[in-house]
Amino acid sequence: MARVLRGDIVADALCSRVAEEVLRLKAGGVAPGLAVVLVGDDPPSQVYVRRKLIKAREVGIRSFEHRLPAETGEEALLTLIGTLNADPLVHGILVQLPLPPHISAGKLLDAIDPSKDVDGFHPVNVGRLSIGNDGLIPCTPLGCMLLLDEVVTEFRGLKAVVIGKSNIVGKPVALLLLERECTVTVTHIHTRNLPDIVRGADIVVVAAGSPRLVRGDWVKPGAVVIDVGITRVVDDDGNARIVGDAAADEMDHAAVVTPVPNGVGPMTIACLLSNTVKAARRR
Ligand SMILES: Nc1nc(=O)c2c([nH]1)NC[C@@H]1CN(c3ccc(C(=O)N[C@@H](CCC(=O)O)C(=O)O)cc3)C=[N+]21
Repeated sequence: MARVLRGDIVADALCSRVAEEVLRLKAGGVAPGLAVVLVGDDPPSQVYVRRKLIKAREVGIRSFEHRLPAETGEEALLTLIGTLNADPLVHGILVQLPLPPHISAGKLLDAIDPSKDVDGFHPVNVGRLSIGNDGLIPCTPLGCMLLLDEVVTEFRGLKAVVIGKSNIVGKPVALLLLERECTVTVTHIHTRNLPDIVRGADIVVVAAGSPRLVRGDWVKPGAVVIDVGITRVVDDDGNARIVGDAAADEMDHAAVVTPVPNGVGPMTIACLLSNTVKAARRR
């Protein structure tokens, strides 16, 4: 049986360390603060934002919630970002994605002060990551690496295959693996012979948003599978649940797999809080 690497447990340990750091910062007169901007009423976004705020409170991070109607204009949002950039109580700014279609996410993310960009989506942080500098690193890719650190001792020379090329997960996680001197292959929906490419991998990171995309016979015995996929499905009994991108029941021969739920998702939130503390410490 593959070892099931529980992200929620690793995330709890990270949150405890973050909470200690918050206490240290507060003792030094700095109370870390996180602003969360949510535009519109996308149901999953409501769920994620609520979880982020609950966890922030648990570790002692002060949060500032800005819920705005879907029809809010770009100008108003840019003004809000400007206010948060200038607010000394705010160390981290998160604009929940996706945004309503009339708002340019690019323009908004560009407006965030890179030193407060706890999502790591600003071009300055993307650039820092690509040259291996010490910027703020996107939360989900960082969470994937912390999970890998639990089970991989030597990355150098390992073959890593990333499935998905998004700016939020695929590209940054590929850069982080490359920084560890893995041999990295980035694949996506148009990649030919995807199963054959995955069969060569020691590490598979799948962030395609396609349930059961990665089948058991794609995975080499002893490989580590990090499942970033989250898809909401309703099963035959009418119960809603979330499923990952890997066919979990076919992974017995893998060394390690991360579950969905309770895998990468909770790590994303823990890394957001860790990035907030990092941003506060640097002030
Ligand atoms: N600016 C921005 N930053 C983000 O980091 C961001 C975002 N926008 N938009 C949406 C995605 C998605 N995301 C998740 C966070 C936690 C879970 C999580 O905790 N998942 C639980 C289950 C949650 C459930 O039941 O739906 C789990 O996997 O166990 C999942 C997904 C952050 N995102």
